[in-house]
Amino acid sequence: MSKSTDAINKKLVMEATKQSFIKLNPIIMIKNPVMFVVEVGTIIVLLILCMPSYFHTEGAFGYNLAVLLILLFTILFANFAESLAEGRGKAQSESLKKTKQETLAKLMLKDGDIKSVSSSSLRKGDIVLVETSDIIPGDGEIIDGLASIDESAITGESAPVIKEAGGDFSSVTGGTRVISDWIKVKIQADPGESFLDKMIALVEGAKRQKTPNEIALNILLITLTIIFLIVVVTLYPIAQYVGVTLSISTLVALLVCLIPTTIGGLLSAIGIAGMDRVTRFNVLAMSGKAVEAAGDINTIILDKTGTITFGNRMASNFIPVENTSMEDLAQAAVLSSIQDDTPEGKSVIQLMKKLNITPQSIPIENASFIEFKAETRMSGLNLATGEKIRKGSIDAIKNWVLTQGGQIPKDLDDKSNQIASKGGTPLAVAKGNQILGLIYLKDTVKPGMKERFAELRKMGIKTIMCTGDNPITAKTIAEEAGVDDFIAESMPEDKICVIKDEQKQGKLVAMTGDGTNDAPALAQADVGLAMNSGTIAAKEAANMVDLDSDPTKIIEVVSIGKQLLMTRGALTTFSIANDIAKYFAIIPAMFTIAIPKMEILNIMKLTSPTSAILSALIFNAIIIPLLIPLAMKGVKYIPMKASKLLSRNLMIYGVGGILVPFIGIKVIDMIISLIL
Ligand SMILES: Nc1ncnc2c1ncn2[C@@H]1O[C@H](COP(=O)(O)OP(=O)(O)OP(=O)(O)O)[C@@H](O)[C@H]1O
Ligand SMILES: [K+]
Ligand SMILES: [Mg+2]
Repeated sequence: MSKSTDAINKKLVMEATKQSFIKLNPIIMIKNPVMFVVEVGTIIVLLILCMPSYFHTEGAFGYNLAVLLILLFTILFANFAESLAEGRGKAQSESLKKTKQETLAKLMLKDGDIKSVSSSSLRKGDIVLVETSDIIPGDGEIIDGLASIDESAITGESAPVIKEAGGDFSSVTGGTRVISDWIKVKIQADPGESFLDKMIALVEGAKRQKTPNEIALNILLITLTIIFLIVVVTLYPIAQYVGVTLSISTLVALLVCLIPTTIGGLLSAIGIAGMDRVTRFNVLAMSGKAVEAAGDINTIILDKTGTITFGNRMASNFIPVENTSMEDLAQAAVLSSIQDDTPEGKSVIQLMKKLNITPQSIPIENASFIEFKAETRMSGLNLATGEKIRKGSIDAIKNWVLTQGGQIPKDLDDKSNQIASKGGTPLAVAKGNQILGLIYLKDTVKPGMKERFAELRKMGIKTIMCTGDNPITAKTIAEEAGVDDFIAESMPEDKICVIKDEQKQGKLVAMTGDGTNDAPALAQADVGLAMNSGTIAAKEAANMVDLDSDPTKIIEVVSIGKQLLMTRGALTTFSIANDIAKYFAIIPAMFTIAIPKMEILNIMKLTSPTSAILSALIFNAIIIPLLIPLAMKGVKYIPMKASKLLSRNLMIYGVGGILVPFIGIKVIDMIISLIL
């Protein structure tokens, strides 16, 4: 560990220590009912200590003082765990705040002039010019231009990314820097609502709400606390009946030992640390609920382009059909792409330049342009002469031509299937009722997909690829990437239907996507993971954003979610199993003097009743700081089926939870008897 991290850690620990005392405030304490009960017990013991004559405890000053101190430390340890977890988040937000500096923005006025304004005065809808070495003043969408952008301030990734207007790669984040060329950006967030603002609020845990799982567990813990409270209170008259007068301090000690203080003290630290782990993986989770849901995911839906593949579908060839000439096809393809802002459209123009084709001079002033839509799967234009040109998916263009009374060229299917079976996307080009040929859009599967999807399978999670592309391309890519299932030619609403169907079967569904057409599905899914490279709409609909735009990051998120749930489960099991040892330590100590028959329960053979009770109480306190590292780091998750995992953890934390305190209490008892 370097000196600077040492210094940071020292600062963290000091701050957390301070916070541990501040959190003693009962108003803060009551949010954690288990520890609140400990605090009330502590106050009672304090009263007894201060007024010994009133409670007739003159002879037990030392014992009561010991109980008081151990109880106080129990609460402080729990507070420390929570403060430490919160502190780590705050340290992270400090570095983010440095990114969020005030910058000058070049605001573009209506008359075309440029005015220099402060980035904090920008509003939704403003248009700014960002040039080489400028910092992008706010979140937005590129409406013109192309630039390479250094996003390392946000993603930590040093390689610059190319962003351009149109398509799924047009969103930019405030605080990142343009390193070459220029762009015009339409601002999409008002001050205080930017990505960075959300990220800061998030890691600070300012808006942390208890998750459904946490609430359920809290109810269990409160119920257990109430049950033990009743047990301990009714023990007093029962003991009196058999001739034993139990001191109030001893009853408080017994109560604190029996209620689930271990998990009660560590619960919120576990939750905060879980969110923290997700952020460390460069994923922004908008809620703890999403992280938890990720731990229970059964099915993952992924879109193809830009998620499984790199998504820069580039036109790589024009392939004429039947008697059409290459020249005619290329001219029509180019015409249909002049105003097509999508990466696919732009790549057609680039291909034309590469092939040295000079575009025909056709007057397009009065033409109307047909923008690409995921629903129609076509784009193109209607010329003033009445001529219509379209390019689009094979299916869509076939229908379009048929409705105009056209024929389907005989070699179309063969040629398009050839492209599709290589994993490419064939686009058909048509003029009027005649199909002229194909554009071959090439795309590549991101590396390592097969291994990653195999890992998901081991976790018992099913992967389904949903794409707007044709069945043959879909099948090829699905096989290459190794997904379990695929759905081709799916419309945005089809993606929602797939998710809803799975959810109806009681499954939890995750969805990763990047496009505007993925947004509704991202919102419908229990876990929606948007790619940071994707559109603003996708990012807003999702409840997580992956800053590295790696769809398989969902694996890490799922692992962290599982880890979070497992850590909670393991420590709850451990905490409750502990009671058995504490019971055998304290109950014989309370009763054997009056009831010799109780001796059979005295299996731990502790030195004296006083030492037994103090040892149990000390063990109960120090187990909290001892488990802080586990709470923070999380129980290790090894991909395996849920049922196997459960029995494994029950073995470790259940049996361990019974055995560890027997040994711990015995050792503490031996140390105490040495001291006394
Ligand atoms: N610019 C374009 N002009 C005409 N047709 C296009 C254009 N871009 C894509 N298409 C066609 O529309 C289909 C659907 O494209 P879209 O990008 O909406 O797919 P998607 O639903 O996002 O699928 P994916 O899961 O692959 O991202 C493509 O398979 C292609 O055939
Ligand atoms: K306890
Ligand atoms: Mg897409």
